[in-house]
Amino acid sequence: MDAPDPKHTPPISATGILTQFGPNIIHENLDFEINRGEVVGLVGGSGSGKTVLMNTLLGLKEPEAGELRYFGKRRADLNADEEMSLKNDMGVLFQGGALFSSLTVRQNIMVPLIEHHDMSQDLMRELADMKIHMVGLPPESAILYPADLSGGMKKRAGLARSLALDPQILFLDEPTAGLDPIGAHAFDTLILKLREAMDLTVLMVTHDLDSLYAICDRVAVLVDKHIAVYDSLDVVAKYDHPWVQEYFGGPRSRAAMATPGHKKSMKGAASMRAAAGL
Ligand SMILES: Nc1ncnc2c1ncn2[C@@H]1O[C@H](COP(=O)(O)OP(=O)(O)OP(=O)(O)O)[C@@H](O)[C@H]1O
Repeated sequence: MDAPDPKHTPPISATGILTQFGPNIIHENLDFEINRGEVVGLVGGSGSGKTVLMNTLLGLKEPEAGELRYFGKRRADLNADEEMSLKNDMGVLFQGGALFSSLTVRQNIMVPLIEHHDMSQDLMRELADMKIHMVGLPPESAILYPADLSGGMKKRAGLARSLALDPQILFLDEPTAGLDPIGAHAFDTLILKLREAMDLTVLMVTHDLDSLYAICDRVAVLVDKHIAVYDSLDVVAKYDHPWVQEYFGGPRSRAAMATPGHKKSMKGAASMRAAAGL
């Protein structure tokens, strides 16, 4: 039998997932899949289990039941080398950037390189500086400490670190939280640019309606312990569930939909990319 074409094998596929903390069930019979090259938004009420799902997909939390597949392979069947390679293939930007305060931006980005590669300090510095450039930080920021950075710069530095190992899948937990609208829009644009440049698949947990409208190909809604609807935003927004209707039918959603960056009004991501000069 021919090996599955990696281009058409979902980087992540989860079936029948059950996660719980003691008696507290967070996900039950949860199915989720993300296609290569997609930017997917994951939304749901506070405490619905978005971060726990992200951690489960990252391998940080073991599900109590269900199957996780990465690029077609069952996680449970991976050997140690494949498990390590999978870890390197997944970059994550946690809320707040999670930078080491005692290290400079460059040193922060070098941390994963030191952990996973046997290369000279000079080469690591060079790679770190390339990532600094890719995320749109000025070269001088390499020697700054996190305390010296603005909120937006911290996010970019965290993003640069999450890209240090050239992952195939990028997880973003509330990437635009705490940014002003201009900074948030610039960050969204950057994600699209990086998706193109690095052939990334992106899963973004977010409450930011503007980001959903601007850059997500599909949106997954986590309610009642599972993914209740997973489709284009236009379809999801019409889904008949009280939380979905409250979230997408509110004034903030209508305002986001009316902004010029809204994908629908720009006829898709290609137009968005063209408009952003990418
Ligand atoms: N380590 C843990 N031990 C016990 N319960 C946990 C743990 N981590 C998360 N939970 C519980 O899991 C549930 C889902 O939490 P999670 O952080 O995934 O929600 P969320 O959807 O990301 O919420 P928010 O949007 O507010 O960040 C919550 O009830 C939380 O208390």
